[in-house]
Amino acid sequence: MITFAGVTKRYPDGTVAVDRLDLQIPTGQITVLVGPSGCGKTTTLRMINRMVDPTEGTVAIDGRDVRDIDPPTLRRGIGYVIQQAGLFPHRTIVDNIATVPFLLGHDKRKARERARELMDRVGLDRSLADRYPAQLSGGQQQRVGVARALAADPPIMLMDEPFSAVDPIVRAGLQEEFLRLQAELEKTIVFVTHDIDEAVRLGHRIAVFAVGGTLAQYATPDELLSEPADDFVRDFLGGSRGIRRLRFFQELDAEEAGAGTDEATVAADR
Ligand SMILES: Nc1ncnc2c1ncn2[C@@H]1O[C@H](COP(=O)(O)OP(=O)(O)OP(=O)(O)O)[C@@H](O)[C@H]1O
Repeated sequence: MITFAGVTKRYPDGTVAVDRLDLQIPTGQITVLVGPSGCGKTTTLRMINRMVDPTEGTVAIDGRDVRDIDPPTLRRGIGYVIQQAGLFPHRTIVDNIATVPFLLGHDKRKARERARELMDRVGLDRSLADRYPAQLSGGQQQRVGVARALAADPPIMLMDEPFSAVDPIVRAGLQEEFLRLQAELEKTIVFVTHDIDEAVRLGHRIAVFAVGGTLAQYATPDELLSEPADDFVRDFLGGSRGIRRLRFFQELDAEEAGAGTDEATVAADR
């Protein structure tokens, strides 16, 4: 469990990015932070791995204040994936994925073998292993970013708009594989997006932030869609809330019916 207790972040110029945040992020699930631009999502995420320290309040992982853990040790247990993948341009794909094991002084041959296994996991063909990032598509680069974050097998993954730089079709594919992978790995994932559809699709729980860094609502997708806490959340969910809700329940029904089989898909379409 990651716990924010009374957390405020005020930047030196006086901007209050996060305002008195109380939030409990459960272990082994996907928690999505969503909200309009500038509402403090990235700042909140970065307070978990101490890229940003709070001005007030406490961030704790399993009851331990992150300020009591030195940043390199803390970050070894926390994978971090960002929008543009952030790959090293002059390293091959396999070496990009093996970056952290190399840094930790692991055997190079073994680290590369594990990197190749991770390529399988995230749906990257092994024939791409010796290419350089610029020789990959945007969607493939994002997969490399996810594989690299997984390489140290961290229990926690922070993901900041990891799929937003790719087109909608590639994005849907990445989301699907991400859900499949997470069902297998059960990491504690904190995922930032400004896209409410992505939040509803991926989140076990969703934290909706409002401008000014306040938490407007923290709920399951079902609760959020059926009972928005206030007008801000209702507006943010948009006029198509009814349609989203319907689609959400259709997806749930399909899962329960054993989605993936042709029969279930046909049934869900009816
Ligand atoms: N280093 C900084 N110094 C001053 N203000 C900052 C700094 N970093 C962020 N901010 C401000 O803090 C507020 C929250 O920023 P943050 O990046 O956390 O928001 P966000 O919700 O992730 O936004 P976006 O969706 O646009 O990425 C914004 O008003 C931003 O301008």
